[in-house]
Amino acid sequence: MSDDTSDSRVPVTVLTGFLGSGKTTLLNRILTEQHGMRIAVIENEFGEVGIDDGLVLDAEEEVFEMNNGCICCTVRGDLIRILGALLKRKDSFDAILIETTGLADPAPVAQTFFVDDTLRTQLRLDAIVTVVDAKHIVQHLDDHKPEGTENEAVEQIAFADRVVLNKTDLVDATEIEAVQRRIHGINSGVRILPAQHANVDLGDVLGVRAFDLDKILADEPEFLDDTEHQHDLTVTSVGIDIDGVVDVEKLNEWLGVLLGERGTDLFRSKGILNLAGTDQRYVFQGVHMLHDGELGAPWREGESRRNRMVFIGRNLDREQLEREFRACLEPATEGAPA
Ligand SMILES: Nc1nc2c(ncn2[C@@H]2O[C@H](COP(=O)(O)OP(=O)(O)OP(=O)(O)O)[C@@H](O)[C@H]2O)c(=O)[nH]1
Repeated sequence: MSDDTSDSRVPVTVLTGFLGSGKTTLLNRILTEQHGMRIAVIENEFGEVGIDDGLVLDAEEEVFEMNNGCICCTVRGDLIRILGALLKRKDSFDAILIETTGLADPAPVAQTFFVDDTLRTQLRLDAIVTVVDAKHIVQHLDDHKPEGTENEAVEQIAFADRVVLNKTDLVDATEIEAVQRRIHGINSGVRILPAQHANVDLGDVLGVRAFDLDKILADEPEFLDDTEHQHDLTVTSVGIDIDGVVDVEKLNEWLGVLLGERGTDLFRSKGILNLAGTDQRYVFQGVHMLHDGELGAPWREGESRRNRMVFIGRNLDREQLEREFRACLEPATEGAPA
């Protein structure tokens, strides 16, 4: 994590990777391990109900949430404003980390650091770090996208300076090799760091001076042009945010069936829930069919114990998901203030 002291620009790491690949897991490592750097974090989440604020571990670092749109398109202006505000007090941190949504194209985010004069002179894009889910990435790379839309999983690997090949515990050695070949087929020179629960050496991802604009321009001469890109609009999110007390048995039964039947199209599900009989939050995590839940941090004093749940995927039926979730609440608790 050594940095060239002759360059006083603040290093910026863009952390990207498809939905559920392990970005927040890596972010939590970065926020909790001793590395001597003070890092300001900007986090962008897909979907109308934010969950990640409850999943990022309490740390001394400041975390700025951007939940009202996608960082690579609609809220790029907000990103520039947040970065500008941060630069006014740049003595209070050593580096900036931006966690994108799982559906972001990292290219427009990277462009931000070259097209805006103030940012260009004060910030230095250190690396685009892409987290890859070794078990699920191939199906997303192979996904047939509607005409004119881009495959975000491919873009995220194409622009990566480092790939954290995460979740190697879920695949065997042959599959790992096949995924590595696939990654190198998209981005031949990229360094791949195999990992479980994103346990990479942080020195391999922070302060690495790996982003090389000249190399990108050689491959993509239009990189700095503000080209329009189109997301696959068939992938949407459904957010649920309601009071009530969850019956965990009903919840598990419902989610088991739902993810078992719809897990191909349901890319990501996550929630922070108010369970009966405990003062701890219940954290639910699902990536396709794999899911688990565990008790997390206690509810804060005076905090409203809302249930927040997000589903992201294709062909989601909001009305059905809401109705089935409500059926997991203990009778007469729905809508009751906690
Ligand atoms: N088995 C296994 N699970 C992992 C590993 N890394 C992360 N997970 C789990 O995968 C799920 C998603 O991890 P996150 O870190 O939230 O992924 P993310 O990329 O931030 O997800 P989004 O922000 O929703 O796109 C969580 O349940 C993690 O505990 C790993 O190496 N192996």
